[in-house]
Amino acid sequence: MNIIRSARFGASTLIPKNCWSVVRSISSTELTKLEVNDKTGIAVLTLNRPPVNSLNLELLTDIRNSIKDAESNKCRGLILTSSSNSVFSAGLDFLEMYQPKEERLKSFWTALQSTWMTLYGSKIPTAAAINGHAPAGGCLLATSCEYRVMLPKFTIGLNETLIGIVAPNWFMNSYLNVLPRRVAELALTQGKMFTTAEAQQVGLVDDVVNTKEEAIAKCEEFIGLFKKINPYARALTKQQFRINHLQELEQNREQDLQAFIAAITNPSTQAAMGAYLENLKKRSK
Ligand SMILES: CC/C=C\C/C=C\C/C=C\C/C=C/C(=O)SCCNC(=O)CCNC(=O)[C@H](O)C(C)(C)COP(=O)(O)OP(=O)(O)OC[C@H]1O[C@@H](n2cnc3c(N)ncnc32)[C@H](O)[C@@H]1OP(=O)(O)O
Repeated sequence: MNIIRSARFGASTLIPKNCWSVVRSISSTELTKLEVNDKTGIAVLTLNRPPVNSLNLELLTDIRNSIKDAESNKCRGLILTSSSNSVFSAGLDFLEMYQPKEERLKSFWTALQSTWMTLYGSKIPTAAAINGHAPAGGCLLATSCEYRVMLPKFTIGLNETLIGIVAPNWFMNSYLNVLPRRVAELALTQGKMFTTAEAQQVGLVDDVVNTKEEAIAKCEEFIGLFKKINPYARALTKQQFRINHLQELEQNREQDLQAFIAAITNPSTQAAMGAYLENLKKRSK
């Protein structure tokens, strides 16, 4: 019998393969669902933190655990998507950064660093089915993947300067891994949110389709490109492209954390964030 061991079902829990329907849950929490298609071996990770999948400590931890689960279950690829019809992810949860408690702020940023390193450096092929808006941290998740497909009439981009904050180096590096330098610099300095059509034009997304199902199918098609490629050779090649960015953060994690804490707790950043949040709340009424 072909057995899969699921880390989050406990080390001793064995799940018999072929006794399940084609799509099988590997692990799920209140905030994430990780399912694998037994026929293709491709896993789909659905973010499920209504209303907008804002990335708090718990969601980030679950995302990282899910990526690791997909890897340890030897999935052939991983697709990120959202359970919302209109938001892929609203980025970092402002409630983690506005009037924060220092210990929680540290854990939050450390979890974000770890999640990014796990996703950006994953050995398996990764793709994002962007079925809604993807500002800031939402865009970071998408650009950390190897392929992006997006639904029409949404927006994506690193809008940090609009909030009065600065995107860290590794956010910029993920952008630069996808966009030409000139486009990235202009977009970052303006805090530009690209429409789906604009994002496709500059290469921020690779394809545009009309439904989430089509988006997942496109991601599967992308991951299918590696069917005949040696996974070890593929993973090492990907690593060589990304290792400098990963090492830069790995070697400066503490410094990055301290810079984040100093920037976020600065009274002028707090004031800018407070005003932005106020505006967001007014808009949503
Ligand atoms: C080394 C480092 C050194 C220095 C660096 C320093 C700082 C840099 C740190 C971090 C970088 C930051 C990264 C980020 O990701 S910041 C987050 C940026 N996100 C946004 O700007 C998105 C804001 N949201 C929206 O634009 C819209 O909500 C959205 C288009 C996503 C969806 O619109 P929709 O109309 O569908 O929903 P809303 O009615 O607007 O929202 C519903 C509800 O959700 C709340 N909300 C929205 N976004 C967030 C969020 N990111 N965090 C928390 N809460 C959020 C919104 O206020 C509404 O709440 P309520 O009014 O209570 O219903």
